[in-house]
Amino acid sequence: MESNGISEQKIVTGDSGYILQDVPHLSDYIPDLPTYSNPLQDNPAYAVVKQYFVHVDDSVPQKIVVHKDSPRGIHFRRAGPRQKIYFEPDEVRACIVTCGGLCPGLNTVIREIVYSLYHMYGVTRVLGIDGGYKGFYARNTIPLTPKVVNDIHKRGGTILGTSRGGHDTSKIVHSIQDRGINQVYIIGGDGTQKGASVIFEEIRRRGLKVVVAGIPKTIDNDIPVIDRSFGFDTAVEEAQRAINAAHVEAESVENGIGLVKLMGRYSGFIAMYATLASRDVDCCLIPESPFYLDGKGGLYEYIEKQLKENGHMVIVIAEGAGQELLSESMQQDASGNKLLQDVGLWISQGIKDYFSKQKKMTINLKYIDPTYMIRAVPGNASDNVYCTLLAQSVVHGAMAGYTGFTSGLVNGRQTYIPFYRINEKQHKVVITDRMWARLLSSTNQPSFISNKEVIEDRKEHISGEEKNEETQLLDDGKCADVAPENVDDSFP
Ligand SMILES: Nc1ncnc2c1ncn2[C@@H]1O[C@H](COP(=O)(O)OP(=O)(O)OP(=O)(O)O)[C@@H](O)[C@H]1O
Ligand SMILES: O=P(O)(O)OC[C@H]1O[C@](O)(CO)[C@@H](O)[C@@H]1O
Ligand SMILES: [Mg+2]
Repeated sequence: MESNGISEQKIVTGDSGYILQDVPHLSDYIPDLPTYSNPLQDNPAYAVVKQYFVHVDDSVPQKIVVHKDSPRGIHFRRAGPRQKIYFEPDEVRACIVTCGGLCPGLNTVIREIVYSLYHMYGVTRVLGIDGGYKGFYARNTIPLTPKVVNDIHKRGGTILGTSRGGHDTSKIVHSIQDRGINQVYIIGGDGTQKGASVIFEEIRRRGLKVVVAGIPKTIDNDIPVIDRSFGFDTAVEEAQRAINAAHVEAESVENGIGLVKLMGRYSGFIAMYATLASRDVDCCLIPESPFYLDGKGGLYEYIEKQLKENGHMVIVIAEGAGQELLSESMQQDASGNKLLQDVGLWISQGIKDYFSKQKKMTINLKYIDPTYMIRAVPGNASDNVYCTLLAQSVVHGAMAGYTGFTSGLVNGRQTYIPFYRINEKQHKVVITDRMWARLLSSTNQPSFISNKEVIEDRKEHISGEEKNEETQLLDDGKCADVAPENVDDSFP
């Protein structure tokens, strides 16, 4: 099952166009592995649950909006405990690493992985890797016990520390081998999951009985396939405080403008959802929707209209919006991500100049930049529950011998998704979807796009989807739910 050093995709087909995009298993490359009974069957907490173990054939469809004759389409393996496991609890040496930017809920995931290993499976050797991928070979490890992690979910950040860059696959796998680690839990965003995939391939190449399992983490919600990423809900909630402040400031003065910059390097989900939640926002600018400043239908004209009609306005801008209007930054962070220019400062200056120089009008602009504040907080209640389910699912998968997978929520169900699906593209707001239309009708802002552009964008999505025979629904439908054939033709 290997070509060019990359393991082949495991695809299982069934009746009526059923496709299972399965995840790798240790037994794919290590023959005759012994299995053991799952200790959960003797656990009083679970013994009472009818059908606690997941049926071996359970799978979850990627698309749930279907037509009468639609093929059944792509499915993912359902997460959960299996009757047979591939590790004896005594044999397990697990490690947890967190990489990339911070995100609310990181500590909850760490806590719950430790708790699940200890209390569900009786695994007592769990190590934390200090400071991201490079911590495997450059830093010390932190022993993790239920006592150590008991209260950490109440804190923001990650008790393990995190970093960008420093992914040296060979050194990382050597360190895993040297330490006798056989379950690697990797929590991180798109870059981290790519790194996890490379580690998995190397481990498989070396024929090691080591599971590599990812937990998707991204405040930007830019990971595909999954319904949403943990921490996103908290970030949207936290953003409300900044938007409220901007609104209070703006409506208290003459021609007040409150401008809030939120995170979202390539995907504007936080800005979009924070705007929809708030109702005080008059204009939301995201990377996926190019805008222009001057002239008819431009941002300045809209601001002027709002100020004349309401005396104040609130603008939310995602950090990656309008980057094409700023001078191109050549700088990159340690992971190779492009460092963005501060669009908030840039647009504040532009608005001030426009009204003072061109309109001779006094405005009062207050710029609020809460970007790091919204990701440094602990997870809220809903994210904490979500993190717990993710952590329990990933542990069940690892104990069952699955590897090379990311644990994720698909249509409200916990699943195991092969790395290649998680890494295939970035999840973005589709501006021809209903969700963006809902936002436009809630703010009444200009769409900044012409009819022609909408039609072309729509065509591009539909033909892209047709190439990908899985679809009856736009892939991004998790946060923006529309089937191409259901796109409202009256959309401007
Ligand atoms: N293509 C890749 N192959 C191997 N490792 C990678 C790759 N891309 C990124 N990494 C590694 O993954 C880690 C995290 O990457 P990055 O800094 O891009 O954050 P991220 O996981 O995308 O999280 P966030 O979205 O919050 O920024 C880094 O240590 C980086 O070296
Ligand atoms: O300043 P840092 O830690 O590199 O992270 C900033 C980036 O991380 C994210 O929070 C997640 O990718 C982005 O929204 C943001 O651009
Ligand atoms: Mg990233």
